[in-house]
Amino acid sequence: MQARAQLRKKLRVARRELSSEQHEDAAKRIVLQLNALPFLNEGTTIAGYLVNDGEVNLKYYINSVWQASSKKRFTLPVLHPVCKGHLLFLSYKPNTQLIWNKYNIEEPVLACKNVVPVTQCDVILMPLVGFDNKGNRLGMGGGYYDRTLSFTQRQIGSHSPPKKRRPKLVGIAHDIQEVDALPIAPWDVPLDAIVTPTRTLHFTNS
Ligand SMILES: Nc1nc2c(c(=O)[nH]1)N(C=O)[C@@H](CNc1ccc(C(=O)N[C@@H](CCC(=O)O)C(=O)O)cc1)CN2
Ligand SMILES: Nc1ncnc2c1ncn2[C@@H]1O[C@H](COP(=O)(O)OP(=O)(O)OP(=O)(O)O)[C@@H](O)[C@H]1O
Repeated sequence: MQARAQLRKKLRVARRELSSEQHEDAAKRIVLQLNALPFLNEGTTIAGYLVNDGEVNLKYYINSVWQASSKKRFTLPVLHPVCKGHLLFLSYKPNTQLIWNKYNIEEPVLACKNVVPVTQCDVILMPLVGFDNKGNRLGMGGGYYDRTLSFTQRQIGSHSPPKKRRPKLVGIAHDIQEVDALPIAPWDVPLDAIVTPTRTLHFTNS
């Protein structure tokens, strides 16, 4: 666990230290990578994030989604006000009012009418702190995505209820965030793909 915390610290520093040109370049290149993903073009509800702590900025991608099709909607994570450690997803439009959460990340002002159930998200773009080439990921350490998406894991066994819709999970990271291997925790939700400004890795998690 200590090793995980140390690695998280190191990788967070590394992504913050990329130059503003590198950040800008990453934000532009990620659009090309994402537009080449078939399931992202098919999906109508896409969850993303607003940039924090040197993450790949999705600003150009979000703009392209807004401009491309009125059928597509974009959603953002909001810290759940009651269910601690979980996320809600709220719709994000150009006129959405934003506030800073306790981590200094912008999120939509909470209004029930704007909540989009996570099962309605076709694709979730998740910010990564670290990743390996097997699709294991390291996040900020809050366990928010793991808890919120744990329903995707409980579908084994003949007596389980009918499958809830499972969003495709796509990790987004800078190339420098790749490490040789990451330990898997039992609660880790497997990713379907990892996208960097230069590469897309696909994984099979059926
Ligand atoms: N852009 C973005 N939005 C996101 C996430 C993310 O990783 N990136 N999250 C992904 O889960 C959720 C927020 N999770 C977070 C978990 C920990 C910290 C963080 O900075 N922790 C500090 C301690 C801060 C404190 O407790 O006051 C730290 O580790 O230094 C930030 C966000 C929801 N929104
Ligand atoms: N499904 C879950 N149920 C209960 N606790 C969980 C669950 N998933 C994760 N946690 C808790 O969250 C803590 C942080 O998990 P971890 O270090 O894997 O975070 P992370 O994957 O880096 O963060 P995030 O999911 O926010 O990106 C763990 O110590 C674990 O106890």
